[in-house]
Amino acid sequence: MLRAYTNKLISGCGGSGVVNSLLYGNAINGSFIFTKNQQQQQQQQLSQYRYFTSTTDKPASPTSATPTTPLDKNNILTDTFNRKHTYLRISLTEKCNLRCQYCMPEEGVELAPNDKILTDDEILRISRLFASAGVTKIRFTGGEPLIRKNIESLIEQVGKIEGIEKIGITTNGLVLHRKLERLQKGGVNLLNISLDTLDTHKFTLITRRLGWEKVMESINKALSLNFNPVKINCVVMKNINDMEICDFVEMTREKNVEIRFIEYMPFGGNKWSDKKFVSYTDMIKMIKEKFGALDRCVDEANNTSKTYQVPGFKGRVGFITSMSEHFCSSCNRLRMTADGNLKVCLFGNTEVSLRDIMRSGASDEEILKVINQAVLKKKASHAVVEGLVLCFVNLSNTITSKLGVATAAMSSALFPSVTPNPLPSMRSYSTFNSGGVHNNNNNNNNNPFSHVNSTSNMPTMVDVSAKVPTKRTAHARTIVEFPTDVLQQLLGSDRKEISSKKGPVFATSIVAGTMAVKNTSNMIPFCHPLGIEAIKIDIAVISDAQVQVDCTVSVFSKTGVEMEALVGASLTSLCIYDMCKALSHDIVLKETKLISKKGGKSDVGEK
Ligand SMILES: Nc1nc2c(ncn2[C@@H]2O[C@H](COP(=O)(O)OP(=O)(O)OP(=O)(O)O)[C@@H](O)[C@H]2O)c(=O)[nH]1
Ligand SMILES: C[S@@+](CC[C@H](N)C(=O)[O-])C[C@H]1O[C@@H](n2cnc3c(N)ncnc32)[C@H](O)[C@@H]1O
Ligand code: SF4
Ligand code: SF4
Repeated sequence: MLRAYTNKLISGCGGSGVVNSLLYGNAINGSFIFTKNQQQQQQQQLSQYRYFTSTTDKPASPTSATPTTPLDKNNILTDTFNRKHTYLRISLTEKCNLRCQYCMPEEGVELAPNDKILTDDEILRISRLFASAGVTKIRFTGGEPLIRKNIESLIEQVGKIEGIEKIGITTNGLVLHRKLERLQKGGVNLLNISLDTLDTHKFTLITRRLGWEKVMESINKALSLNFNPVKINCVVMKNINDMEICDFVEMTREKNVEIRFIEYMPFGGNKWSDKKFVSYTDMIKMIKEKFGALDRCVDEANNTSKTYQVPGFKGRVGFITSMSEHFCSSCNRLRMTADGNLKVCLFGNTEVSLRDIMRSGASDEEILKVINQAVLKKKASHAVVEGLVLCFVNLSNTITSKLGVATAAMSSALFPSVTPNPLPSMRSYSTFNSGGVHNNNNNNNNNPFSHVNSTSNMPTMVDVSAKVPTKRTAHARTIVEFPTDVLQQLLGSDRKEISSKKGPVFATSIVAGTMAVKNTSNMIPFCHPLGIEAIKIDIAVISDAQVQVDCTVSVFSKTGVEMEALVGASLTSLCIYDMCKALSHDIVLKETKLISKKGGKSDVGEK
C-alpha cells in the first residue's frame, strides 16, 4: 500500500504532510516548505500545463487548452538529468488483504470510489503507450495486486505488448500459490514476495492477519516453477524482526532466493520511530559476525538493492537502503496509481491524472505529451528523500518522542520481547518532576515548568546550585539551502569554502557562531553563564543546494550546553545568509535541531 498510503499521508494535507512533519517537525515551522518565490515559480511552471496538480488538490481535469511543447519521440521518458525511464510500476488496487503495521492502519485506508480506479482497458492503453515510449519493464503492485479481479487475463494481455520484456509482481504472497502458474504463462517473470518473519505467530502480529503458511507455500511454489531469483522483501524493524536477519540469511544456504532487507521508511501513521530503525550498515555487521565475509555481487543498473552472497550459498542477500543511501541518481522508474495518476517520483507530490485525460477523449499523442511534461519536471531527488538520508538519525526531538511513545506502546503490547519505551507517560511525567529530579527549589509539586517560580508564578532561572558538575557535550545542526545556481556560483573548486563580496563565508561564519555560543547566556534569558571549554563548528557542502552546519559544544558544568550548541548552529547559518544575501533572498535556513546531548541527568545521547 506504499503508494496509496504515502500519497495520502505524505502530501495529502499540506503542512501536516506526515513524512514532512515526521522527519522535519520543522515542516510546521516552514522549513522544507517552498519559499513564496519558489512556490509562485513552481505554480507558474505547473499552470503552464493544464493537467498538473499537487496531491494536496484533487487531480485536475482536462479543460480546453492543449499542450504545446513539441514532442521528441525518442526522448519522451528522459528527464532533465538524463535519466531514461524504462520501468513502470502500476498499482492495480488500493485494497489489501493484510494490514502490515509498517504500511497501513488497522482500519485500512480511504479508498477511491470504484469508478475512479483504472479499468483493465485503461491499464492496457497506458501500458502500450509507455511501451511505445521506451518502457521495457512493468511491475504490478498495490495494495495487494493479486486481489484485483481478472489479474491473470490482464497480465496475459500486457504480456503481448511489443517492447515489454519483463513483467513483475510485488505481492504479499497470500493467494499467489493459486494463481502463479497462469501468471507465469501470461508473462510474469519477476517475482517479489513480502515476508517479514519466519515465525507464524509474529506474522500475525505484524500483518494483523493470519497467513504465514500461505506465503511460504507461495515462495515454495515460485521456486518449483523456477522463478530466478525469487525475491523476498523483508522490512527490518528493531526488536521486532531484526533478530531474525541471520535466520533469513540461513535460508539462502539451500534456496535460490534473494532476501532483500528493506530499511524501514516512515509513512504517516505507520508506527515508524527511529528506535525501530535498523540501518543497512548495522544489518551487514550482524550478518558478517555470523557468516563471515560476504561476496559483493554485481547489481543490475538501476537496481534499488545492493546485493551480496555468503560464499557457497545458493541464494543472495540484498539491502534496500532508501533511508541511509538513496538511489535517486540512477532512478529509472515511474508509477501509476490505481486511480490513474502518474507520479514521477515515489515521494513527489505532483501527479497528473492520465485517467481524466484518457476519459476526456485525448489522443495517444496528447497523452504522451502530458507524460513527457511530467517526466521533464522530475527532480534529481525529492527533498523528502534527501531528508530521509540526511536526517534519518536526527529526527526532530518532539516528533520522535511522540512517535516513540505511540510505537513503543503498540509494540510492547504486541511483542512481549519489546522493552516498553522509557519515556514517561503524562501521568508519570508529573510524578517525574514532582520527584525533584531537577532538584529545583523553585518547583512545587504541581509545577512542571522549572523556569517558572511556583510562588510568584513569574519566570525565573533554574537553581542548579546543589547539582554536581559533570562533563556535558551537545551537538546541534542546521541545514542551509541555496538556490542551486547560487551555491554553484559561490563555490570554490575544492568545494570547502564559498566566497562572497563580503569575504570568505564559511570561515567568517564559524567565527560568528563561536562568538554566539560564548554569548548564549546574554541572549537567552534563563541560560546560565558557563565557562565554555570547547566549541567546534563544521560547515560542509552536502549537495548541489545544501550546506550543513554542525556545532558541538563542551563544558564541565552543572548544567548542559544544548542551547549553546543550537545558538551556535543558528548564528553560523545566519551569518552565511548575511554574507550571501546580496545574491539571493531565497536562501532558506532549514531545520535546526539537537543531534545529541551527553552528560548530566537528562542525557539523551545520540538521538
Ligand atoms: N526510493 C524508492 N524506493 C522504492 C521505489 N520503489 C520501490 N522502492 C523500495 O523498494 C522496495 C521493494 O519494492 P518492490 O516492489 O519489490 O520493487 P523493486 O525493488 O523496484 O523491484 P525490482 O528491482 O524489480 O526487483 C519498496 O518497499 C521500497 O522500499 C522508488 O521508486 N523509490
Ligand atoms: C506496499 S507493498 C505493495 C505490494 C504487496 N502488497 C506487498 O506487500 O508486497 C510493496 C512493498 O513495500 C514495502 N513497504 C511497505 N511499507 C514500507 C515501509 N514503511 N518501509 C519500507 N518498505 C515498506 C512492503 O514490504 C512491500 O515489499
Ligand atoms: S501486504 Fe502489507 S505491505 Fe503490502 S500493501 Fe498490504 S499492508 Fe501494505
Ligand atoms: S525517491 Fe528517488 S529512487 Fe524513488 S522514485 Fe523518487 S527519484 Fe526515484
